Amino acid sequence: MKKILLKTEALSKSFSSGGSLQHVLKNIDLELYEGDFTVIMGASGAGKSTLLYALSGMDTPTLGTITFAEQVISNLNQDELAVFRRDHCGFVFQQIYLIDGMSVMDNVLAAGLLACRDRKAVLKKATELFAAVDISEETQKKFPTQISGGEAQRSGMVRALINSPEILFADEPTGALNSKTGLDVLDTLTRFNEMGQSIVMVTHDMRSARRGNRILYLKDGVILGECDLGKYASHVPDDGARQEKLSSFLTEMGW
Ligand SMILES: Nc1ncnc2c1ncn2[C@@H]1O[C@H](COP(=O)(O)OP(=O)(O)OP(=O)(O)O)[C@@H](O)[C@H]1O
Repeated sequence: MKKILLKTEALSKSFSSGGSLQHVLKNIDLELYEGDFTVIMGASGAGKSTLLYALSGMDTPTLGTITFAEQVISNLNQDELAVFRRDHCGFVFQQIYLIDGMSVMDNVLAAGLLACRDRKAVLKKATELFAAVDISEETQKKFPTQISGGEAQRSGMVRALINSPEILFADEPTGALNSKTGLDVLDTLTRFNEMGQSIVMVTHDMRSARRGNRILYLKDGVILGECDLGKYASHVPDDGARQEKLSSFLTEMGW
């Protein structure tokens, strides 16, 4: 049986704008499992990023409970949430936000040293992760403005994983990349997932979504349906069946 990593009960999020309340997430009951590559899809404005932010402790719900590995996180204050995120979560966004004044390696070390004082151990982990995402030593010494978008995104992934997070949250990680570099990033995510990394990713992109094993479809703030695609196997050529299953699920959802 799969282990539950994250659980929401009656999760709701509302925003007030112009004097009225907008109910963006409505009573969501959801369980996310260890080792899964969960994908959240849905039309623009459905609440995907809002859900991702709530699940990852970047924002707090209006109502409801979020439990991460037995710890209720929905009632933590901002300082406690910052510690929770640092210790348990990694983030990859469309925009990469590496610090320009530091080398790529120093960006990663700085994130690692926030959580661990053992510089040698952080350096060893960073070196392993850079090798796994195919970023050379030469590139590690460069500054963020001197590397390509794909290299920056893969370096961002190293930074996201330096503290061995239980969950990697990704919000449109290939959104700003061209087709080839986007594919490299998806291959990297797939490889990490094959090594056991739990991933939750928001995307509009079918090619990205196909990498997930569990696809959730959000509509108007509720989970309308889900599809079990099975694990993507990087060593098996895609025969189109996966694509067909995802397409017919999305059609059924009204995408
Ligand atoms: N901080 C905020 N304040 C007010 N309204 C917000 C806030 N964040 C999100 N919203 C609103 O919540 C709704 C859902 O936004 P969200 O970004 O979660 O959607 P999404 O499904 O990720 O959309 P997209 O695919 O376009 O990124 C939108 O109508 C948005 O305007």
